[in-house]
Amino acid sequence: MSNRQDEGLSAFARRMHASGTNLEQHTPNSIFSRIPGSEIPQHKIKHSAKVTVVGVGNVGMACAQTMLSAGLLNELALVDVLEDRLQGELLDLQHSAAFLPRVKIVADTDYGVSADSDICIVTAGARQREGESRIDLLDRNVNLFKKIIPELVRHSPDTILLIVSNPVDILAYVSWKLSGLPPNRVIGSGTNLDSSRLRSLLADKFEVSALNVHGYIIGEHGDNSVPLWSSLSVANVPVLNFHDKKGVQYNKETLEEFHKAVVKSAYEVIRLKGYTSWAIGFSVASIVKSLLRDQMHVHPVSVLANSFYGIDYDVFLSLPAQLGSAGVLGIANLPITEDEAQRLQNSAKILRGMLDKSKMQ
Ligand SMILES: NC(=O)C1=CN([C@@H]2O[C@H](COP(=O)(O)OP(=O)(O)OC[C@H]3O[C@@H](n4cnc5c(N)ncnc54)[C@H](O)[C@@H]3O)[C@@H](O)[C@H]2O)C=CC1
Ligand SMILES: CC(=O)C(=O)O
Repeated sequence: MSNRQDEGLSAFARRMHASGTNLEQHTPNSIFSRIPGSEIPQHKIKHSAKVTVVGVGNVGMACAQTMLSAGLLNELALVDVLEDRLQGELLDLQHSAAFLPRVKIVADTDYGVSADSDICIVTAGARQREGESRIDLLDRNVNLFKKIIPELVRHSPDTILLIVSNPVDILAYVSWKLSGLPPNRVIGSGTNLDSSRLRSLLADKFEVSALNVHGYIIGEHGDNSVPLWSSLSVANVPVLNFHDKKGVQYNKETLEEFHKAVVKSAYEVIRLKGYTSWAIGFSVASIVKSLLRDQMHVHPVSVLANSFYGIDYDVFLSLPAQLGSAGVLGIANLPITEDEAQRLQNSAKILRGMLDKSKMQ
């Protein structure tokens, strides 16, 4: 090994050590590590897929519409407690049949309709009113989940649960506990959306496609999320400490303004239109595509984080996770700075504190 490589590895080891990460599990030549307690992945591309969406409100229907437009499904089941709303949405979607590949769409208040789903997406429950935080929804939505999750798993024991309702990280943890499923099959949509918001802002700034902005926001979805400036790049050019032609330096302070804008953006959309829907619909469809098509694509999504990045207790938060037909295939061992590790620890502690308060041990 050359001195240069040696130096690189030592720097990596120092950073991982600083973040409290177990180096035996996270060696530099293993890019991904499995979540302890996960199933051994069986890879299969699902050409005949059934997905259930629970909650046919703004978010549920945006998810349904985006997945149908992307041609990802053979069968879509909708579940809600509001019978008329459910039937109205069912008919409205069925009327799009002439414009879509053939898809069976069914809807009922009874969970029997969800039987044998490959993925169950939960968007049911209260949403933020103007001025409310995501955490304010906790008690209302935990109570709904106590009914919803056991019903879904009873009818689809082999399913993957994809949680979207807020507070998403806490509800993903609650769903894992209520379902009894292995951790690879419970995912929260997490910061896949926050990361897209950041990438779209930087894409505008640098006049480039957001597809060429590479970077993650991890941790809690929303207020205490953690931007990873150290690995952010545009077309593989590192952004941290980049000087543009106008003399603007993208140091931590200037980049933090982008993160503040990301955190504010959901509140801003809610203030303007009452709820957010389109971006989360696309975010969910991108996750569903990676799962059903066994794409092994990496998404920052909410997963059981115990044993990663120095976190040594049960909590769900977003980490860069490789997704395939078995759900979460592995977590990327991304080198992060001490400052980023510290922020992630804070995010984890806040979420764990909420779980302790909500008595969901
Ligand atoms: N994770 C994320 O990035 C995002 C999460 N959200 C969250 O998604 C959730 C849904 O938001 P919206 O669709 O705007 O709300 P909404 O009020 O439009 O829809 C909620 C739906 O859930 C249904 N519902 C309520 N209790 C139910 C139960 N026990 N079983 C089945 N269905 C039930 C309601 O009848 C309603 O149709 C909220 O918690 C919101 O905060 C919203 C945007 C982004
Ligand atoms: C509501 C919400 O969680 C979001 O749009 O980020």
